[in-house]
Amino acid sequence: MTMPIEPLDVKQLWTLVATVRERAPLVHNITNFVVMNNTANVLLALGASPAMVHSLDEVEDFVAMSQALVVNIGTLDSQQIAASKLAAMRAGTAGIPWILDPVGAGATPYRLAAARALTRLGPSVIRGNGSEILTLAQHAGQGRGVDSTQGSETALGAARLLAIDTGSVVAVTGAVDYVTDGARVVAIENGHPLMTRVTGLGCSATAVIGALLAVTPDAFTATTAALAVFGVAGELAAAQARGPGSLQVALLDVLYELTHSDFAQRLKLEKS
Ligand SMILES: Nc1ncnc2c1ncn2[C@@H]1O[C@H](COP(=O)(O)OP(=O)(O)O)[C@@H](O)[C@H]1O
Ligand SMILES: Cc1ncsc1CCOP(=O)(O)O
Ligand SMILES: [Mg+2]
Repeated sequence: MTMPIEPLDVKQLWTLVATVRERAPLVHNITNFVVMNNTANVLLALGASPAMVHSLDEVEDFVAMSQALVVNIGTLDSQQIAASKLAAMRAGTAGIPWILDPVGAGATPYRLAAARALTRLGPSVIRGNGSEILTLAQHAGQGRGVDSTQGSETALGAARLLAIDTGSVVAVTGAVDYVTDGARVVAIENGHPLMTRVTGLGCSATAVIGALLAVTPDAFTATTAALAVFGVAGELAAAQARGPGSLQVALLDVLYELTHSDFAQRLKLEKS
């Protein structure tokens, strides 16, 4: 049974966003060359402090002084995958939360293998679009006798299966954004179709989740708050945009100036 979110819950989510603005957490990003600038500016507009650091020679030292790590395989190569694994393992031993964005998982055997290897390093959260999450779910549990064909026909079913298999919170975005830990499910119906016409908004959603992970140990609530604020901001930005160009710019301004009342008025979230 789904229930609309209570005003108290909305306040809890907004309080986390306000905490990002207060603390300006350092968010270490190992991400793709296409979206590096976009996602850094999205994090700055939200109130976080981004750092795009991917050298094998410094990722372990850098992640150790960060409050969260974002790993995004959009433009992967062997160097970046090695650096991502090192940073993820160091984050794990240091108790630093990290999120994986498995961009294009399944497009090539190389990319799928990299994404799967990273899911096995214990991300707090995995965020992808429907096809990426469906692909990873189809390979979930292989070798452990888990029948991954059950329940992975839909994006939400796949997200649930992947969450159970990895122990991570899984977010699958699209017309409706779902967040699940394998048991609980939250659905967020904000955003705008125009967002798919700007490269890097999925990667930006992942980066925003990273910023929220930096301010609470509760990965499920952090992911919910992040996709809620990003979806509301995307919707408001699309309402004032002429097209993808002005949407991309408007999104930064909206993230920067969003208020609790804007957020509470616009948020369309159900939990079950
Ligand atoms: N049809 C849609 N309606 C509203 N929002 C959407 C739609 N498609 C994508 N979005 C939003 O755009 C952002 C990018 O999501 P998505 O396109 O799923 O990721 P990716 O860019 O990684 O493929 C997310 O915040 C998502 O909520
Ligand atoms: C176009 C492109 N190519 C490799 S990574 C990338 C950006 C993908 O960004 P998003 O997943 O947010 O759409
Ligand atoms: Mg993506």
